[in-house]
Amino acid sequence: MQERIRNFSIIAHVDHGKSTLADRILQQTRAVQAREMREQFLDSLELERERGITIKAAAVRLAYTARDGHTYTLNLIDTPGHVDFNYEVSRALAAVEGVLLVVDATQGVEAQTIANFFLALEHDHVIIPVVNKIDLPSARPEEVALEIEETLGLPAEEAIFASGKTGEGVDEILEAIVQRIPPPKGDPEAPLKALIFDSIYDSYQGVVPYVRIYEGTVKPGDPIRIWSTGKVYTVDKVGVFRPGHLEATPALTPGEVGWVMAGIREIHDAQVGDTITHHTRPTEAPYPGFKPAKPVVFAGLYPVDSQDYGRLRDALEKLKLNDAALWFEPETSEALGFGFRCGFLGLLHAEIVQERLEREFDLDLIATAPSVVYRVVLHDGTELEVHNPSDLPDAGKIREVLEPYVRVTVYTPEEYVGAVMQLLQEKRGRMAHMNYIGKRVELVYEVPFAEILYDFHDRLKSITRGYASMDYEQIGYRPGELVKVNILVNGEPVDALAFIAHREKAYFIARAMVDKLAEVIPRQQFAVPIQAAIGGKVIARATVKALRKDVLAKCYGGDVSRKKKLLERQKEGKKRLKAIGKVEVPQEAFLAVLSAGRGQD
Ligand SMILES: Nc1nc2c(ncn2[C@@H]2O[C@H](COP(=O)(O)OP(=O)(O)OP(=O)(O)O)[C@@H](O)[C@H]2O)c(=O)[nH]1
Repeated sequence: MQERIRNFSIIAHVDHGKSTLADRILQQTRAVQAREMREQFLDSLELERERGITIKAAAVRLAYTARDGHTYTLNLIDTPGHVDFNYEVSRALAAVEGVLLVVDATQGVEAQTIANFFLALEHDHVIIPVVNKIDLPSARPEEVALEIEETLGLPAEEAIFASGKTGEGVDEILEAIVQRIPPPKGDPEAPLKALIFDSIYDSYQGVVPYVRIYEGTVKPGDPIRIWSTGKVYTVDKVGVFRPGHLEATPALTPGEVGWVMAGIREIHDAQVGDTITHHTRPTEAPYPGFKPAKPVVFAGLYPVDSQDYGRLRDALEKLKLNDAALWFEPETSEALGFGFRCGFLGLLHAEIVQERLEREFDLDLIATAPSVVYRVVLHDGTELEVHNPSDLPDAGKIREVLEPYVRVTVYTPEEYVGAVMQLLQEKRGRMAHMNYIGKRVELVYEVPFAEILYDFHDRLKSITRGYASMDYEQIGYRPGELVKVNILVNGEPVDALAFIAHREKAYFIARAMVDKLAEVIPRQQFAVPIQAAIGGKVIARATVKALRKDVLAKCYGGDVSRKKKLLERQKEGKKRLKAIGKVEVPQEAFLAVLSAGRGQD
């Protein structure tokens, strides 16, 4: 019964205790459930075994008997925590009518508390403030409740004090969910309108979209259509979420949160934010605001062993089934051979993908420095998008280069404001505004995205001893004084090392890179100049001195076996070298330079 359904999410800043509290809520409601669902429990275990589905806790359905004596169905929908996935947070929030806003009683309001609060507000959700971790000796719940009132305008008396650790306050939270969050609306007879808020991939069933039903009813046998792709499928099974497993049900009706199995093979046909409707009787308009996720950070991924190219391609294809935002296309580098240009939602996403490729597919990879997407306007009026620094046309042809900007919000204790402002300025940021909220300060800056890509978060944490937090959103493109820097080894440009930087910073980055390269490139038979150049102009240089003499220098002719060993080792080293012109550069050089060189400024 719709009246007795409550759909909610938990939102919080990282580490404020979202998962712990969710676990506690599951625990507290399990008693009622175990009795009630015995039979289906067995069914669905079978279903799980049959299908081999890995169930991630994206959503779970709970039964809660409230103080009014009625039993309510509570659907808890999980939201991803990191800004890279903000888009998905927003879609997940579209599936609920209310949220618990969890704030750590020792930390207070932080940047992502605010960012998530605004996402919930956009959906007109009921927001229940929860001050968490009150068991800690340093907890200051009253103060934090007032801070929430001051910053977000949620009355302090509405805040619930709780501890995910001890379970204190959890009953009160469950009551508040039932009393304050409205039941969902929607007509079961209307044309189907179901929002996809998440999905999983299973090798038997394909893509299983997780949906929230707004209008209409969906059941096995129904022909359904995915709004944005127009593809049509027949529903095999539908059901709901139970802690730890999927449970088949006869149908899903308005307000319900569940899953649909329809043999969808491509993740692109079930993207978060898209709408599912009936093929024969479609809804008039989809759930608004669907835009496919768009990568904003690009990097080259190359196998260390060129034999692995095919395996890398297969691995990327498999991952993409699971990750609609991942983009890739083949790319060739003179220095690194055959690989792929890959697009990501952010640095964290890039790291996750690389790690999954290495771990789950047992690949050794070299990643080139991540780069944002630049827009280039040529003198003849042509506009280009540049995903790879080495593709930037000659300076002579370029009228203007534009780079993406983000609005960065930093939330910091007062005493670090000076240091944070200095960091933001160094990152070419311009202040948009600044707010004092109690002893905390909110700083909003507009900063080139490329500047916060590398070490910004680490440096922010270190200058504020971990107390500041940040969030950012894309705000479009602006022209910048940007130049391409080529790195030349023995006079030959190495495409995989080229980078784009602000004119004023180009020298410092180039200097660091050239020095680093001189350190890691082994000595050759001849001296090797390493240069950084903008166009024809060399801006930094270093030299790798000539070898031979040096390697054997310490052996004064006497010890033949030692000499042999040294020469042997030298030969061994060569196996993993890439020849660049006449110079052999070890793979490690690319790794070392690309990971370390760009961070410095
Ligand atoms: N003392 C105390 N510690 C808590 C409480 N809730 C969570 N913690 C601890 O705080 C840390 C973060 O808790 P999580 O539940 O993982 O926080 P989260 O918000 O889900 O974090 P992410 O999943 O990283 O976003 C963990 O070390 C928990 O053990 C609480 O009520 N009291």
